[in-house]
Amino acid sequence: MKNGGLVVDCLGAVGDHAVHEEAIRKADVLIEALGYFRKFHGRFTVIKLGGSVMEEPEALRALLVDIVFMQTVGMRPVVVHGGGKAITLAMEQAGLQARFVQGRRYTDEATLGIVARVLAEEINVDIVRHITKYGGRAAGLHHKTTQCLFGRRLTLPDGNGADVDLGRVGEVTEVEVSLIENLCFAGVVPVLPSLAEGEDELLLNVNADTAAAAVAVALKAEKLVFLTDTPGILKDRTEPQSLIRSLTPVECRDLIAQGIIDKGMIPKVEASLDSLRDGVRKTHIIDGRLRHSLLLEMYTDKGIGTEIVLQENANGSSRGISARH
Ligand SMILES: Nc1ncnc2c1ncn2[C@@H]1O[C@H](COP(=O)(O)OP(=O)(O)O)[C@@H](O)[C@H]1O
Ligand SMILES: CC(=O)N[C@@H](CCC(=O)OP(=O)(O)O)C(=O)O
Repeated sequence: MKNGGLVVDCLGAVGDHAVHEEAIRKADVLIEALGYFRKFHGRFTVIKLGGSVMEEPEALRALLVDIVFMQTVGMRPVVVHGGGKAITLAMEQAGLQARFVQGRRYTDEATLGIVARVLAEEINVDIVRHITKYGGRAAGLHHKTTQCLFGRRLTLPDGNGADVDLGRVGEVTEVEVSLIENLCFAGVVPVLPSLAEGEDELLLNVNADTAAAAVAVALKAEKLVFLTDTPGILKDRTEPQSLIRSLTPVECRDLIAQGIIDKGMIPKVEASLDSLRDGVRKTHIIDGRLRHSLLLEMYTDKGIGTEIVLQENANGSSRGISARH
């Protein structure tokens, strides 16, 4: 075919039987995708980028190209990112040993300085720069620009009735929704690191899965998508073929109780369940290392990762995340 364009491929195939079938298949895919674009046009999709995906520059590049595409066709993507691996590396370089308490990084003052620098001044700047490079527009939203996530210190019980000391670890209680929405309306992709401003106006280190869920709830997002380094939720972690395509909250809790959903997958699933309870329509856990995984999961019927959906419509209680307008 003379021209690589999909529509041109489809039209150019008329009369050429050798390529006709392939062109019809491509046209079917295009039409299916257009149906999804129309359905979700103008709705917010929150995309959580995990540190494991961002470790792979080629995968990150392809993902950001997909995000630019989504923004171009009016899907309103909002990016929330972590960067756990890069933070641990930076701590090691500074002679600090990372310590995790119930899955959260113990965050003293020195650690917080590194977390803030790595997330806001390195990873966030890099994501924004790349989106711009691939033809999109993006704005980094954090304490060095405009802070949009506000929160309080997270308290977790230690099993003896006392609170675990996590240092400056927080949870998001308030999201500056108007600015995020207005940027989306203007065709700009908001990019937020998982840092919140506490009641004392100092920063808090927030787990990026829970930060993404808080943003999705506040925006009343259609979808919350976690991009990570596994095909989705697997029945057997050593066996990619054991991918579970669709789960309900009851099934998720069962898999957590059985230890099948474990470690870094637990905060993703818990954040999914919280956001579904609070009005997000669907969450997805997908492999960010696969080219176009984002588009394939969201805009095809079969998808390629795991989706988590409520069996019934969400009408549950609020987590108390309020939207600032
Ligand atoms: N049932 C499961 N299916 C797939 N991955 C799982 C499962 N249970 C635990 N995991 C682990 O969760 C990890 C993803 O979480 P994490 O490393 O925190 O990613 P990210 O940096 O993207 O947030 C996977 O690499 C895998 O080791
Ligand atoms: C409190 C807490 O643990 N915060 C996380 C924030 C980054 C994060 O969650 O990054 P990933 O998405 O790559 O895991 C941390 O310091 O690692």
